[in-house]
Amino acid sequence: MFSHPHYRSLPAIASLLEAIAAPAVLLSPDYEICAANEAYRHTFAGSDNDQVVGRHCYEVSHGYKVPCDQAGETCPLRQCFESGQRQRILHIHNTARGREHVDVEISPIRDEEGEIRFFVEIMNPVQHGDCPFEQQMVGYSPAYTQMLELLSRAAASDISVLLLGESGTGKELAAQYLHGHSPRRNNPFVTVECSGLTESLFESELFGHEKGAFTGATHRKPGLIEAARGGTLFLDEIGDIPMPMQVKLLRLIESGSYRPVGSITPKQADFRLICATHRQLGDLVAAGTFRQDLYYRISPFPVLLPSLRERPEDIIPLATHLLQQLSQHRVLQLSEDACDWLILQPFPGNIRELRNRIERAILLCDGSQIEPEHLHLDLHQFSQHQGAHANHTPSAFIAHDGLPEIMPLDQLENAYLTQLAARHVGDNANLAYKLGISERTLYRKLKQARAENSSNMDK
Ligand SMILES: Nc1ncnc2c1ncn2[C@@H]1O[C@H](COP(=O)(O)OP(=O)(O)OP(=O)(O)O)[C@@H](O)[C@H]1O
Repeated sequence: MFSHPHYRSLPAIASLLEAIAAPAVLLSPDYEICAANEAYRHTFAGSDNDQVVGRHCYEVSHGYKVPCDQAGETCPLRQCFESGQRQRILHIHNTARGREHVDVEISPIRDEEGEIRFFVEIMNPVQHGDCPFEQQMVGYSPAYTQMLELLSRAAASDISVLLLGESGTGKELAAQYLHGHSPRRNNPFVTVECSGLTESLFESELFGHEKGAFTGATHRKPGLIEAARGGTLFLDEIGDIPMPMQVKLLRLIESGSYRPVGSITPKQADFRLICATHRQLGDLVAAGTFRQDLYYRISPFPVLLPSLRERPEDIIPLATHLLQQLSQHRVLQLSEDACDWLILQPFPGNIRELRNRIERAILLCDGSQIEPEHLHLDLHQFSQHQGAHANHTPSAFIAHDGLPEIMPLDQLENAYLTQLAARHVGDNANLAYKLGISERTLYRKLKQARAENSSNMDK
C-alpha cells in the first residue's frame, strides 16, 4: 500500500507523531490514515495500530461512509488542501469515550516541488477530562458547536469576551470554561454580580478600601480586582450597572489601574475581563443608559449563547447529563414518555429551567424511571394562579386583587378547562400533559364542563 516514493519518509513522520501528546494522524489527500500516534489509537481504537492505519479518517473519527464535506460538515482536510494553509475547526468525534468535541488542527506537508503530499492532523479535546462534572458543558447541535468553537478560540488569548444570551443559557458556565482553558486557569476566577450593587458598594467591593476610608472601615479590605490578580474577573449582568459606576469601570479598563477607596496611590490591575448580560446592550446604548465607549471596550469578542429553543436536539443529552449530575446517589433514567414530553417544552428559562425540572422530578420520583408527571410541576402555572400573568389566566374568575373569586371548585375547574381548551385547540395531548392528567380524563372533564355550561345557559 505504501510503496509509492512519497511514502518513503513515512516511518520518520510516524515516529515524529509520537512526540505529540494529543491524538495525531498523518493523512493522505485521499483521507487515508497513513500513520497514527499512540494517543489517537487509544482514543479511537483501543491500542491496535492496524485498526486505524489504512482506514479513512472520516470513517474512524465520525463513523461516516463519505468525507465530512459530503456529509454536510466542514472538512478541515479539504479546506487545507484548497487553501494550502493550516486550518482549525471544531468537530464532534465518536471516540471510545463517546461523542466529544475536538479542536482539529491540520497542516499541509509538501514535497521538494511544493506539492501537498500529506497532512498532519492534531486533535485537542475541547473539554479536559479533569473538569469537574458540574462544570462540564453538554451539547452537540450546530448552534452549540459554533458557540463552543468561538469560546475555544478566545480561551487561549487574553481578549475581553462579552457573553450574550437569554437568562439560563449558560453564560456563567461559559465564563468558567474560558477561564479553565486559558493560561490564567491556575489563578482565581472571581465573579462580580453587578445587578443590585449601589455605587458605593460597587466601588468598595471592586476596588477595596483602606482602613478609616469611611465610617465602619475598621481595617483595610482588598477588593475583588486584587482577588482576581493573575486570573479572570467575570462581571455578570453588566447591563445593570448604573451610569456613575460605568465611568469608573471604563477608567479601570482603559488605564489598567485603580485606586482603593481612601487611598491616593494607584494600583496596577492584572485580570482577564469577561462580561455577560441577558440585555440588548445596543438598545441600552441607543437609549442612553449604557455608555458607548464602555460597550466598545467590553465587546471586542462577543459570543452569543443559543437559547434551548434554538437547539432542541440538545434537550435530551442535557437532561440526561443533569439527571446524572443531580441524582448522584440514585440510578435514575428518563422514560420514553418523559423524553417526548421534554422535547415539546418551550423552556423560556432555558437550561436553568430544565435543571429545575429535573431536580424536582428526582424528589418526586420514588422509582427508577422519571415519568412526565414528575416533570410537570410548573412555576408558570403558579404565577398564573397568582394573577402574575393575568392575560394567561381565565379572566372570568379572577378578582381585582389577582386571587380567584370564591366559587365552587367544580365550577372553577369547568371554567378553567373550557378557557384552556379554547386556547389550545388541537393540542389536547400536550395540554393533558401540562395539567398532569391523561388525555382521556381531559376529554371526559371537558365533555362534562361543556354539558354543564350549556345547561347553565338554558336556565
Ligand atoms: N452546556 C451546558 N451543559 C450542562 N449544563 C449547563 C450548560 N449550560 C448551562 N448549564 C447549567 O444550566 C444552569 C444555568 O447556567 P448559567 O448559570 O451558566 O446560566 P446564565 O446564562 O449565566 O444564567 P443567568 O443569565 O440567569 O445568570 C447551571 O446550572 C449550569 O450548570
